[in-house]
Amino acid sequence: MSSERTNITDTNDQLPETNSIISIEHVEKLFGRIVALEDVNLTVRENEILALIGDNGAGKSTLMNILCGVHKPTAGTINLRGESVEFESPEEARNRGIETVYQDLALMDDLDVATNIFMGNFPSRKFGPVNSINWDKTYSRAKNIIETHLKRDINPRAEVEFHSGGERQLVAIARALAFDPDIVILDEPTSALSVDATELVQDTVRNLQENGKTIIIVSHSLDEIFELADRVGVLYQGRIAEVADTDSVTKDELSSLMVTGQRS
Ligand SMILES: Nc1ncnc2c1ncn2[C@@H]1O[C@H](COP(=O)(O)OP(=O)(O)OP(=O)(O)O)[C@@H](O)[C@H]1O
Repeated sequence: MSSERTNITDTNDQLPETNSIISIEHVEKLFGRIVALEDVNLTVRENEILALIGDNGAGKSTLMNILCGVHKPTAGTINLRGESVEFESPEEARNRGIETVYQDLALMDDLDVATNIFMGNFPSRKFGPVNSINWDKTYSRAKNIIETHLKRDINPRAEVEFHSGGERQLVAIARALAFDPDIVILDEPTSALSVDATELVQDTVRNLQENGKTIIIVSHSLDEIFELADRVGVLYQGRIAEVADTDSVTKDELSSLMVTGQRS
């Protein structure tokens, strides 16, 4: 599971990565004496769905949190469209087009969908020296995001508490989309959902890809990975064990990579 091994097993790494949107190079993250990530090298391609998987403690959240500005790497480089970036905060990642939908959706149940989508980010209107929320724009923009990306009949004026688990996940995704990101990171987007709700969320993820977004999914579900992802990166004890096209790896091989760091 060295970085050399990653290059051997990712067949497409032989090709020049002309369509890379994020390139992670030799990233290390220490928490005191704990090595959470070690020499992580990974390319995210523009407009792909890349899954990140790994056993508990493998380093998925740490890598995700580095990409979205929560953690700073101890060493190594993150390149965004070829430019080295160092995010001091999630706001800086956001300003560079990276949004994250966390597992804890942090929705406010007794507020309506549009208010949840634009909380902290409301369209405003100026009355003389005073800035106030432009509610007409808030609802029309929410409707636009729902129609364009979610393609579901979700009423922007309905309170969130009246929505199903799948729809609530969609509202959280819509909140990320309100910042018009290029890259959306989804943390276990279907882990607590029923089969129907999972399909709903997976349809939305495909819509996002069709609409040009690049998507990184942190997931424990191998079914979901084969259903959705173009490629999968497996973390094992803080290192990338392998990056593979999902049509060139089996479930058993992914399970083995997660547990032992090797295909078999
Ligand atoms: N803030 C922190 N302080 C100290 N150690 C941490 C911190 N965050 C993560 N770690 C450690 O870093 C390692 C990687 O953790 P991380 O949460 O990234 O793994 P993970 O793959 O997301 O695991 P899980 O699937 O259980 O969420 C673990 O050993 C974890 O205990």
